[in-house]
Amino acid sequence: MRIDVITIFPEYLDPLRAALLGRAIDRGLIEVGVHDLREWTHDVHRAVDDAPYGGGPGMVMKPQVWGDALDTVCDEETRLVVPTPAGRPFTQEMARAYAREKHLVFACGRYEGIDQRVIDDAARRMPVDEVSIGDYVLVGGEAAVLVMVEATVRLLPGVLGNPVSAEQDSFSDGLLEGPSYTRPEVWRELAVPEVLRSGNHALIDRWRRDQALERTASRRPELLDRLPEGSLDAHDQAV
Ligand SMILES: NCc1ccc(-c2ccccc2)nc1
Repeated sequence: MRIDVITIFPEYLDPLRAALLGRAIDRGLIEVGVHDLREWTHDVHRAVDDAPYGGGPGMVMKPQVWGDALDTVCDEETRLVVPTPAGRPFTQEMARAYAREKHLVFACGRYEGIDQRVIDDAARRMPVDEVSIGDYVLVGGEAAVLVMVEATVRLLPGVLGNPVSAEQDSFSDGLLEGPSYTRPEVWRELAVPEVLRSGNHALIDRWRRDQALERTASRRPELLDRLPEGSLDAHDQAV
């Protein structure tokens, strides 16, 4: 998979080259390109924004600059992803879909966002997703790109040391993950739940699923409504 990011703050994407993601790049599991949008400006001031039609606060990113940047960076295999508070919610399911893509290009907006015609023009020749990572407004799309790239790349074969955990993590079965524990057995007078030291793996699996169901019901009840038909057996329903 190749990932390209276009931004006016390329240094903001430096964390992509650290730790797990950095190792995935070094091992050739992914290629990452970060591009300064100002490369595609033509005026002496290297302007990337202008006043909004219709008035209102803030500035809008110019279509010409973005159009030239996307013409250069995108190809026939590209899915274009534009982080925006007005986007569709980013989910684990989308991360799994993105992990199957050959080429992802992330367009990081700043100011009040990017002239809509950039997205409309791109959508004529490639799939374009306007995506939100949560109901809050950031200063730009870069932080959202770090989140989406991490959620996507960790799913690629060979990236995680222990691939099983990608299946078992939160949202893979539609539930939140329950609590985890490690040594010591008692810490600040708090003991590890007895069942986890029982060695009875049927009981442990049951306990873990009950914890996940209880946590999901109390923190994210709407996720229970989204579970595929038949996901909850009679015991689950009783939790
Ligand atoms: N859903 C999180 C998110 C994503 C992008 C932005 C954003 C803010 C300003 C300009 C361009 C994008 N804000 C929040």
